[in-house]
Amino acid sequence: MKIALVGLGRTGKIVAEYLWQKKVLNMVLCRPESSKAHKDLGEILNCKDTGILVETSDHLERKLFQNQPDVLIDFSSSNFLKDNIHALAKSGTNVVTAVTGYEPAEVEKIRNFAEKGNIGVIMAPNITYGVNVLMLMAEIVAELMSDYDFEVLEEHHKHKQDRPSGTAKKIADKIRVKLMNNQEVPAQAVRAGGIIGKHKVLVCGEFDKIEISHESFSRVAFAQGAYKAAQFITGKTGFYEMTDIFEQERQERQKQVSASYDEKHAEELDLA
Ligand SMILES: NC(=O)C1=CN([C@@H]2O[C@H](COP(=O)(O)OP(=O)(O)OC[C@H]3O[C@@H](n4cnc5c(N)ncnc54)[C@H](OP(=O)(O)O)[C@@H]3O)[C@@H](O)[C@H]2O)C=CC1
Ligand SMILES: O=C(O)C1=N[C@H](C(=O)O)C[C@H](O)C1
Repeated sequence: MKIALVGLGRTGKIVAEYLWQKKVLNMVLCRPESSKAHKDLGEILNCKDTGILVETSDHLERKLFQNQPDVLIDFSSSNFLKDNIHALAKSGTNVVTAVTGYEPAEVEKIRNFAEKGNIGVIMAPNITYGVNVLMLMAEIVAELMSDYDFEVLEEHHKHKQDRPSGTAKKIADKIRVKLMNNQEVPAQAVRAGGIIGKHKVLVCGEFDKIEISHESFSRVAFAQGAYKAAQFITGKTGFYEMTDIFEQERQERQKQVSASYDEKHAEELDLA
């Protein structure tokens, strides 16, 4: 698999290093006016030369045709996909966007374009596997304890632009849908120091409470999630979210279980 990456900020740099080590990174993009343009990626990551020159995101269609990545991972800003989704579709490059802060209308445009079969997009404001498991747990609790008070609390570093986080908004929405009264779930944000990413769902009754929490203590967690998402979206068209990966993995697990059952059964027949 060949992967392109856009965005070389706090998270993008860690993702670039991770993909480079996996030997799947073949293209890195920055804004046309960026000081990172035309430098070797190694210079940006403070390591030896990689042979990958950071390219600017203008004339993207031509550059994608030259490099032929299967998937582009986006850790830049919401402007990038808005401006470039047609170039990506024309060159047959699918997208993993981890970016947060899209307007609901922008999300709908991207969803419609992908659902028409133009491109495969996985939109993941919540790219870690663990935080997606937290979401499933929160949905179960919301179904069972609709009369409790639900709050989503998140903490991130002081440079993070959006609040509450894309993940917190998504968790709150998933809980709301499962609640009997469909009530909005409040989401509160803390921005302080270098916190990488914490999310907690507080479920509080008069006499007891449940807390479900997840913490990313290294941005490598985002890199691992993005790589998993890139593997999932390769060769697909349509619009997906991270939880769609669970269904695919469940089917694979089931296949493995029945294959090992068949193998064991055949051995038993041989012995008989
Ligand atoms: N889904 C998830 O789990 C996660 C999501 N994120 C999201 O990823 C995004 C980036 O986060 P973070 O790394 O902290 O942010 P930073 O501000 O540190 O980095 C953003 C990078 O993207 C570049 N960039 C911005 N716009 C464009 C564009 N149009 N074309 C090309 N490059 C562009 C910036 O370039 P320049 O420096 O030149 O401005 C910068 O290098 C945010 O939306 C954040 O919420 C982050 C972590 C996890
Ligand atoms: O900007 C970040 O850093 C993060 N953003 C994501 C979000 O907004 O949901 C989540 C992640 O914990 C880090």
